[in-house]
Amino acid sequence: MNIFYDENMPFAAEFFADLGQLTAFSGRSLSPTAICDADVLLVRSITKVNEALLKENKNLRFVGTATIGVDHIDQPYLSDRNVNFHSAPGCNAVSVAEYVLSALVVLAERYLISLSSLTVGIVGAGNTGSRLSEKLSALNIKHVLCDPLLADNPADKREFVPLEQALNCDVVSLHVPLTRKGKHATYHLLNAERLAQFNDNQILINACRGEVIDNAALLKMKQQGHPLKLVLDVWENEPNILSALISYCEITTAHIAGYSLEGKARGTEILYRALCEQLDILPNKRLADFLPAPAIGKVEIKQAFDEILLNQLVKMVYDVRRDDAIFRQQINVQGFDHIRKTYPTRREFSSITVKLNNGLSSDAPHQLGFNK
Ligand SMILES: NC(=O)c1ccc[n+]([C@@H]2O[C@H](COP(=O)([O-])OP(=O)(O)OC[C@H]3O[C@@H](n4cnc5c(N)ncnc54)[C@H](O)[C@@H]3O)[C@@H](O)[C@H]2O)c1
Ligand SMILES: O=C(O)[C@H](O)[C@H](O)COP(=O)(O)O
Repeated sequence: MNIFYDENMPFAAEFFADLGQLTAFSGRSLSPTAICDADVLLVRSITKVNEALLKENKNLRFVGTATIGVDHIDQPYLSDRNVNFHSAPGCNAVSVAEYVLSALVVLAERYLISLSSLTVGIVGAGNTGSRLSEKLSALNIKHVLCDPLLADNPADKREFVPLEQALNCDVVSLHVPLTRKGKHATYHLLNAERLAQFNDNQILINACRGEVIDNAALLKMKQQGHPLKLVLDVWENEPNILSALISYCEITTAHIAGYSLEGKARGTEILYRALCEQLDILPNKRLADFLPAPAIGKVEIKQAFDEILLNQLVKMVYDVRRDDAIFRQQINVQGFDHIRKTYPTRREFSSITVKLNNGLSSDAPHQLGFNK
């Protein structure tokens, strides 16, 4: 069995070696002839999987994307060809939530804002939005959820607000898939008209898909002097982004919100399990067998919690300013894809054990995701 996989899938060789002949490829430049004899194709979001890519291939049985987003996959085409398709729902949702939290901590310190004074509007309450909601709850940060599709689902008991209410919050964080059709299509969900409603003190965070915000309209608004604070991880038309926007961003990164080692590697593991199931093989490998020990393994807390201490904990694991600095320094030299390919290791809160030796029963660090 010929298994072709994106070179940016951590532990792919370790997971898949026993299942077939492995070939790694560079996701942006994959050609139809390169994969003409693939039985299994494992991609990430930069590879568009459609008729144009697969026209030379007659053998394909399985396509997997080690990502949450699926807007790069022509699923009806795969289904017409009877090729099984799997994505990796939720794989890097914790990583996205930790990115947003780190951005909030950094901005709160930069502008002397207390996080507990803010209300966050989470637009899209699936995996990434829900993980963010849990972490905000752990820090007692007020937030509302907007998700008209889940609001219509009687099984989901959470309270939802209309979009306009979420967009009015001090912080607006976007967590929707990119969709172009239907009543709740998200392409340019934030168009010029909605952007114009933002007030001077708001923070807008986009760590879902660039096309959810009309980037040209956003640039125009910033060029006209709107003080909206921007955190942009994703861009329209990656990797050829609207670079004039960069200088208007408080925090800006190269689509790496989901790039914790655990988040990326969970995507590989989910596809490994899905392929094993298709092949009727019992999976015998687990991600825990491959993850290295983190640089910092254990922390002991010896004083009562306050916002400063919790913010320190967040930044100790992941300070988004590192990725912002790399982006600003390298975007015009090495380019968008290079920054992503050479992403330095980042671990999730769960890689660190936090021991409480402060006489308090408060469990905030563990609710935030740190290991007990
Ligand atoms: N920046 C990154 O590194 C990164 C990482 C992971 C995911 N993503 C992107 O984030 C998206 C969301 O991820 P997820 O795991 O939360 O997906 P998910 O499918 O679990 O949840 C998405 C939610 O958005 C809701 N939704 C759809 N249209 C909406 C609309 N118009 N208004 C409000 N809500 C709407 C859906 O009902 C769903 O509950 C992914 O599709 C992917 O494109 C980006
Ligand atoms: O949809 C996702 O899971 C994320 O956007 C993911 O982090 C994208 O990473 P890529 O596949 O482009 O490496």
